[in-house]
Amino acid sequence: MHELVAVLDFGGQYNQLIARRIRELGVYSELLPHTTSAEELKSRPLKGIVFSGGPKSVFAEGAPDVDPAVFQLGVPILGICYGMQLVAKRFHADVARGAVREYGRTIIDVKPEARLFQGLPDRQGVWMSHSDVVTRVPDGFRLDAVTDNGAIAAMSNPDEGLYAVQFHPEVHHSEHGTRILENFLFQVCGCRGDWTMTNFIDESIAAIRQRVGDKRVLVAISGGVDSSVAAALVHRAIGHQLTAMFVDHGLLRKGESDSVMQSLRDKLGIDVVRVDARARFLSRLEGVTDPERKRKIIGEEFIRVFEEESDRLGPFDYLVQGTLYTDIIESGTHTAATIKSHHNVGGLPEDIRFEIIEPLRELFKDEVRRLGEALGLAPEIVWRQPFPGPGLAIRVIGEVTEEKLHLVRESDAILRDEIAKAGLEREIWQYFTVLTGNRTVGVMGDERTYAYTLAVRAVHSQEGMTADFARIPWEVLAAISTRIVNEVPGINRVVYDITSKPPATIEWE
Ligand SMILES: Nc1ncnc2c1ncn2[C@@H]1O[C@H](COP(=O)(O)OP(=O)(O)OP(=O)(O)O)[C@@H](O)[C@H]1O
Ligand SMILES: O=c1[nH]c(=O)c2[nH+]cn([C@@H]3O[C@H](COP(=O)(O)O)[C@@H](O)[C@H]3O)c2[nH]1
Ligand SMILES: NC(=O)CC[C@H](N)C(=O)O
Ligand SMILES: [Mg+2]
Repeated sequence: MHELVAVLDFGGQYNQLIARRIRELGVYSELLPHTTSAEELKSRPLKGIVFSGGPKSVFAEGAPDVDPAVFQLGVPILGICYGMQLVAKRFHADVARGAVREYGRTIIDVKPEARLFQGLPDRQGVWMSHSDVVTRVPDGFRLDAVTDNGAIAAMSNPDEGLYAVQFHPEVHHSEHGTRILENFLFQVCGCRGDWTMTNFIDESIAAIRQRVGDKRVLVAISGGVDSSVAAALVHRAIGHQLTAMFVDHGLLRKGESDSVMQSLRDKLGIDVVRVDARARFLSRLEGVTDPERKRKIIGEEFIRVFEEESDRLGPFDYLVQGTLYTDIIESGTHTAATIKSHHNVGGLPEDIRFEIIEPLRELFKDEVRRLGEALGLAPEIVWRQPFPGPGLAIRVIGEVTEEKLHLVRESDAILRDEIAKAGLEREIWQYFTVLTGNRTVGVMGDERTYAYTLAVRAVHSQEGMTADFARIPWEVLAAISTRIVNEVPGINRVVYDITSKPPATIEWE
């Protein structure tokens, strides 16, 4: 049996990421409900426990807590964000709503003797996302790090095996986050590191074969990374029992429908059925302005299309989707807040005729890319920038109309062209344009205009859970702006979105 570090889930956005980082470091980790009892934990080869972040305040009514006996298990505990606040509360320190809320990058100063930070610089950038603060270190604890605002960023009681950080070491943007987790696992918990990413491919193939038997399967394929990898995996498992289907919902980028068909044929070597569903998606979106409504309509419409096609070409018993963990957590779970309903998860209708298979549902985008490479997929597919299933519908703020889709489609084509010309395609994780609902006054050819403001969004990320805006050179931004306003009538102003995630998200809706 592999040694286990359990991550107790308090509903934070990054929880599965904690487990995944630990697995990457060679220690098996699972995300477990925060209600898991000390008894249950004791029955496993437990080496350590992590308390995750979470949306609640520890002092709020009904705030999630742990079985108090968990503190007596004799294994080290690391509290992250909400987890730190929980440790503080348990040991009677004060937790309060902070005067200054911290989201995004913060610099901390680390005390030299702090065990979690051994071998790391004493000033470092970390990623914060919290409103509450621990205002006093509990008795018996020591202060390990403070932020520039003077807030407690880390504390510990090594004699009791208790460690806590206010920031998120699991996210890529915390400079030495992985090393901090590594210190916890190997220095503090004394793990050996006996877990390797064993044959994810072989295990998945065996599981899919066993589940499906000789039934027929439909895979929803978009030309994107996730569904291509999912399709390739399932294709390896069951070959000709699989039919791939691409829906042209009229919300695709310029030229995308044809280029996807060609790339799937040439690069993936899978025959794909294309369904022209443009009219029905647009008519269902007519007059709809609320982002969540849009997402739910699109999620449902996808399923209805697949059901109708199943009558024509099937029947199919199973539907494969390239759902990732990110899609699931953002759509909301019993403890995690709903940030936005991804069309393939929170946007699904209740009555679905298929059983759903999601071979990638525990993975993150960069893991899927590695899997895609291991499966031998073409780099053009593996490294394609993500494109959301609801497509341009969530990049037109407010009601979706043909006219607005045209503006966002044309401006996006110019943006992509300029990014390619500047050689930034691989460097920037995702980039696109958003048609804001705003109209402003301009002057063009000495005439007054009253036209739309377009936003450019470009971010660096690793798996889409956190992101920072890309520092695109001014000249490139200038070329993008000039070309868009000159070449796309209806737009007279271009702005650049300079918010990170959190506090914003990548897409605007
Ligand atoms: N146009 C489409 N036709 C058929 N299925 C789709 C379409 N768009 C999305 N899907 C389904 O929804 C899932 C989620 O979409 P998502 O955009 O997250 O993944 P992807 O398109 O496969 O990859 P990427 O994130 O790289 O765009 C896809 O994996 C696919 O199963
Ligand atoms: O298939 C998808 N269906 C959706 O409903 C959806 N919403 C967001 N995204 C993509 O997910 C990543 C994170 O996006 P956000 O920061 O906007 O939540 C980004 O890469 C987004 O493009 C979606 N993908
Ligand atoms: N990310 C978190 O764990 C946040 C914890 C708590 N809800 C706060 O705002 O401080
Ligand atoms: Mg996509």
